[in-house]
Amino acid sequence: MTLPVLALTTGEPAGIGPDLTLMLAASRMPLPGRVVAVGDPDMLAERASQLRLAVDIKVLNPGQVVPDPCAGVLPVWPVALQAQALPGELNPANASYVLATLDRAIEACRRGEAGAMVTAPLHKGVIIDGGHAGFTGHTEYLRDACGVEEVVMMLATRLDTPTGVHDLRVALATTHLPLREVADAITGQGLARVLRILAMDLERYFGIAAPRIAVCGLNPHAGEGGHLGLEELEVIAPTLERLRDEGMQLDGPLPADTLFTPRHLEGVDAVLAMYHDQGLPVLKYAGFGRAANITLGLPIVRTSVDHGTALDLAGTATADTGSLRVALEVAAEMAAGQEMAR
Ligand SMILES: NC(=O)C1=CN([C@@H]2O[C@H](COP(=O)(O)OP(=O)(O)OC[C@H]3O[C@@H](n4cnc5c(N)ncnc54)[C@H](O)[C@@H]3O)[C@@H](O)[C@H]2O)C=CC1
Ligand SMILES: NCC(=O)COP(=O)(O)O
Repeated sequence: MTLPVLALTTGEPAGIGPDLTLMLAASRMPLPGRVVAVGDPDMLAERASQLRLAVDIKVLNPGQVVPDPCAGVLPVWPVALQAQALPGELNPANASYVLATLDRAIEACRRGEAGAMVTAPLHKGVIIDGGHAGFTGHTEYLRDACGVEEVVMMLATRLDTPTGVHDLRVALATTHLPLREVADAITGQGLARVLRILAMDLERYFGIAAPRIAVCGLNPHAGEGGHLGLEELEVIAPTLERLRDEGMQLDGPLPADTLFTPRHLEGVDAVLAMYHDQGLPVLKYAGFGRAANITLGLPIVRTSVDHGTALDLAGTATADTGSLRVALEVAAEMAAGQEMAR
């Protein structure tokens, strides 16, 4: 069996993305795919020397086969930096470079040159400062680049608990927007699209037929019967009712504060949180460094790390590679699921 090609975009060059990529390449622990980094080869060589890592940077020519993983060797699809990159020092001049690495990986996945793309973290603010107004993250960029109307951000981690191993998956009804705008962004149509994508891709990639999804309310105590907000009564509950009639297994809307307790999570395949900081702090508390961020609803496979650019750690070789490993493993699993479905 050949291992899938995993295109690993190295992310913000001032952050820990290049470091983590090099640390994995230097490691003797096996990788789940034929990893090819997408980034500037000279920057990667310079960072390897700053980190004192012996990594041979192998630039691949167009059409050249991505080799099987080999400790100490990093195959690279080259994309040239716009300006020198110093660890910890953001430079808006490199914003277009970061986006060009994404474009290269997206194209590779769409052409079948790669089975999946895995993204090291980028810095949203510096991309905007670099002239890309309206940029809010990989998730939305991939949605637009792939020409789909809706995608779903889901973070997943495997938890070792006294009652056994459990997968905690948290998907989001809204992603990167100011909290002030969240309530208006939750519409019946949008919610239905998100839930359909979530159910479809849990089956497509993870073999979970008819998943049970627990849906959070938006307001405290899921609106307290309308006394603490009306979104549950007017938007969320009627949408869930409609989808239940179609056969979906949906619990809720449930108060988010108690939904994330072991008893309520029993038998639940995924939780849908209404907004970023309702769901992600819980997941990160339980599994930071061991979780992957997965974009559902795309025609290609994309996973990412559970953390950001950690500018404070760039160039120090102290960043934890755990989440990048999980992101690569999940990407390989999803690429295999996609291949089987063909
Ligand atoms: N997938 C992506 O591209 C993501 C990008 N970001 C972006 O990253 C930038 C910085 O975001 P922050 O909120 O500061 O979060 P952050 O995750 O970069 O840092 C938060 C804290 O976690 C630590 N940390 C992060 N990754 C670590 C690792 N691998 N090992 C050890 N410690 C680690 C950092 O040192 C810091 O103390 C923002 O622009 C944000 O949008 C954030 C999350 C995901
Ligand atoms: N908190 C997750 C995050 O910000 C990552 O976003 P994206 O860049 O993967 O869209």
